[in-house]
Amino acid sequence: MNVIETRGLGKCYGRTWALRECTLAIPAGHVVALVGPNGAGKSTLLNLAVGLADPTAGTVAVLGGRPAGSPAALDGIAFVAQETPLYPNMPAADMLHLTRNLNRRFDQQYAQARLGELGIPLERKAGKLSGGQRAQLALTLALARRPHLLVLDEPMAMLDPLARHDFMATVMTAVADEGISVVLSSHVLTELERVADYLVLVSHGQVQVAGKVDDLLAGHRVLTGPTADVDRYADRLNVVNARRGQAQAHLLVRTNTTTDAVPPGWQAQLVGLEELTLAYLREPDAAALPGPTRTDNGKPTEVTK
Ligand SMILES: Nc1ncnc2c1ncn2[C@@H]1O[C@H](COP(=O)(O)OP(=O)(O)OP(=O)(O)O)[C@@H](O)[C@H]1O
Repeated sequence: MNVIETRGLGKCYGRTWALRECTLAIPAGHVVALVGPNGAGKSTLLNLAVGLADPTAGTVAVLGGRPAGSPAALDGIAFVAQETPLYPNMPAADMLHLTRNLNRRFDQQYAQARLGELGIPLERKAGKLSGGQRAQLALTLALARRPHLLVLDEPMAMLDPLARHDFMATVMTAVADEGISVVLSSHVLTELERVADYLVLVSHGQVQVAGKVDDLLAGHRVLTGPTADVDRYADRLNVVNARRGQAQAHLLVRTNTTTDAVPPGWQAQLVGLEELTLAYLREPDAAALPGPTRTDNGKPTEVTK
């Protein structure tokens, strides 16, 4: 099952395409890192997926084909936005009560126990909680709805490192205990490297890279060798990004490790998610790679840019 599936999805604000021709299939059971520079279209994609915005072009479905924004889709999704939208004058206990009344499913016991563990006073107004506590309250309310898909749009932007760590620990516990899928947009790559096993990289309103982290890491290497040799080999190698020093150059290349030979005098090294992501962020025009895959009539199709 795909938790988010888009076909030719686009959103235009005035004359600006915030998202264009986005075809993507994110399978269930992953923690997905959604990354991209400011203004790339991440929030637009998430807002379309959770039904907060309507597409200008194309389609978006969630949780195995439920049209985004439909009651069936909303029932299975929980969304936490950056500005954790809580009523500032409402005590945490009333927020719990309200959320329970507004939703068909709400695990009151979980929510109360979780807020107790976190030491969040139920009588305190949401507006008087710290940024970290507010984020945890919003996350707890979201998880108490027992969603199949949790969508987080930069929820940790305002949090200190410890609060971020605690926030992600709550998310990862839900992943381990409930098997939920998570799509998380963030600019903090080190954080994503720790938790994400699927990457979607958006650039200039288009999907540049999408795939399982393991596949992406297996399909890339950093080659280090003499700068003087770069031009000789660059054409033969699928170079995503080149960093040239005076003597040595580092090339991040797409590679097929079983058939692609390392040039003589060069060394190949494994690449981490942060390094890979940075390389693509530096090269918004680098061609997309394996994926995004989507299923047409049950047949997997490779979609490249
Ligand atoms: N409601 C809106 N009205 C007009 N333009 C918008 C609106 N929402 C987004 N945009 C524009 O669409 C583009 C994509 O914005 P979006 O918020 O999706 O990017 P983002 O990747 O989430 O950025 P950031 O990392 O800064 O949050 C930007 O050029 C933005 O200015």
